[in-house]
Parts: sequence; structure tokens; C-alpha cells
Amino acid sequence: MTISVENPVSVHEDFTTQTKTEELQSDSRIPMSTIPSNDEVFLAPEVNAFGREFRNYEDENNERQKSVEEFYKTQHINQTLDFVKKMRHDYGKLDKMVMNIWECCELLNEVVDESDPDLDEPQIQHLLQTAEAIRKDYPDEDWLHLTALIHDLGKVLTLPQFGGLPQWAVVGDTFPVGCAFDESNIHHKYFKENPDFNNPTYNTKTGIYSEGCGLENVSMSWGHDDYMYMVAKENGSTLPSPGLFIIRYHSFYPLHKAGAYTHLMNDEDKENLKWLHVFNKYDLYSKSKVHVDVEKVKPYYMSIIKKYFPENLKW
Ligand SMILES: O[C@H]1[C@H](O)[C@@H](O)[C@H](O)[C@@H](O)[C@H]1O
Ligand SMILES: [Fe+2]
Ligand SMILES: [Fe+2]
Repeated sequence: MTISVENPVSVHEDFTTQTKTEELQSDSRIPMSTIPSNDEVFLAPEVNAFGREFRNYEDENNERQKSVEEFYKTQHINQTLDFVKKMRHDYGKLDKMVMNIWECCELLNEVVDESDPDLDEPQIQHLLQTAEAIRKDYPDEDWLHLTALIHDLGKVLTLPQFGGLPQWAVVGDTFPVGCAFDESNIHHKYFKENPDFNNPTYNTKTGIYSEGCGLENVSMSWGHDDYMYMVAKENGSTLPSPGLFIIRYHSFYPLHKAGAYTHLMNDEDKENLKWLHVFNKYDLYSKSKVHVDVEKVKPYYMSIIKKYFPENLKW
């Protein structure tokens, strides 16, 4: 299958200030009659569901601020290269469960993400909100709708059936291990207590890697991204490369938001990153208290799951 990835970002340069409608309106070549009305496009809100700025990790007035910071402290101390290797090895066996994608979506009803200052809704709502938002603006890219639907399914790792991992080993932003922790990581100060921080093999800019080696060869902190990537890949999903890349790196904010660690990317990563930039707008700004009617949208998602995944998957 061929997907056009030619500069998907060029029409979406500044996600926070420009909506798709405004972009279209400013393009004089498009007749007004073909411009969709506002409910057909996704309008990114300026504030989150609590009336606050998105991704503000320093907001003293946010009652979730303290617990989110505590979360990052534990995450930064414990995510070492050794830990990541062990997790990839253990979970790479995919011997926890056999189930289909939709069953996994339903399991997420039980999961609330402690690292997220912008959302305290069950994760199944976040999946559907993201997918429905991206579907409005990219109606023909069904692979992108499905990518959105499944991107956070790896959060099932917190459930007892999956070993009940602590939240710090499942959620939150991700970062490479085995090289220096970039300053752009939120609450960077807590890395000082990570055993890898003072290891001279691991604490240089490239560490154990080399320039342009490709993210594929970089060990990322362990969590829901890498796990879901493994599940999709090992079960033979036919999702295109940008879809798998989005699943694997959507929490890598130091790269896709701050532009850090780009020296580790290869050419394919650079192409795929364009789609991750597109995706991030919907992942972040669709978080809302307004619930999607699960039963109403289920038939559509079932049809695209069938297109890109086998009926049953090993988890
Ligand atoms: O708190 C959030 C949440 O855990 C998301 O699922 C993850 O993708 C983000 O990177 C993180 O900031
Ligand atoms: Fe995520
Ligand atoms: Fe998400």
C-alpha cells in the first residue's frame, strides 16, 4: 500500500494557533462553499478539561501537579538500560494473554493514567476521542484512525493479568536510555538519582549509540508505546510504517515536541516523524470530558481492525 507522506505537516505548521478551517479559509484557491463547517473539523481547545494550559507540569494550582511530579520522580529514578532490556525480553514473549483488539480497548475502561495532568477519564474514552478527532480532519486515512484507536492500548500493562506493572513502568513521556538524559525531559532533575546518570558509558550525548543509527536501534524507557509496538509488529499487523512509528514514539515528547535526540534518527525516522507531528495534535488536544458514544462508533472501528489485524492477537 502506498501512503502519501509528503509533508503532511506543511498544512499544519502551528497546531496550537491555527485550525484546519482557518488554513482553508486563508487559501484563496478554495471556494468558500467547499470549506467544511466547524463540526466537521477538529478545533483544538486552548485549555484542558480543567480549564488550564495543556502539559503544564509546573502549575502549582493544579491539584494533580504534586502526584504527577511524584510519578516522574519515580519514573526517572527507575528507568535504567538494564531495566528496559529485562522488560523487552520478558514482554517480548507475548505470553500473557490471547485476545482481539476490541477486547483490549474494553479492558482500558479500568485504567486511569497517573502521569497525565490533562485527563482523568477512563482510557477507552481517550482512545475514541483521539480517533474521532483525527478522523474528522483525515477522513480517508483509515490507518491513522486505527493507529489513534490503539496507540495507548499498551496501558493494560498496569492490570494484574499483565503483571500489574507500576505506573512509572507504563505511562508518562519516554526517553532513550543508554545515553545522556536530555534537559528537555520534564522534571529532568530527578534523573540525578538514576544509576545510569553517573555511568560514563551511558552519560554522553550519543552514549552507546552512534549518530544517525536510527531509533530502531535505540532502547527507549519501557512503557505502553514500545509494548504496543511489539504486539502490533509480532502479530503481523499490516499497519504502514508511519502508523507503527506513531505507536512506538508518541510519548517521546523530547523528540517530537522539543526536537532533542534528532542526532539518533535515520532518514526513515525523519519521514515518519512528520506523521507523528500530525498525530500529536489529536492525541493531546482531544482530551475532554465529553464522552464518545462507544456503541455508535464501534462498527466502524471493528471494520478497520479487521483490515489491519488478525482476529486474535498474542499479548
Ligand atoms: O501522561 C501522558 C500519557 O501517559 C500518554 O499516554 C503519553 O503518551 C504521554 O507522553 C504522557 O505525557
Ligand atoms: Fe500514550
Ligand atoms: Fe494518548
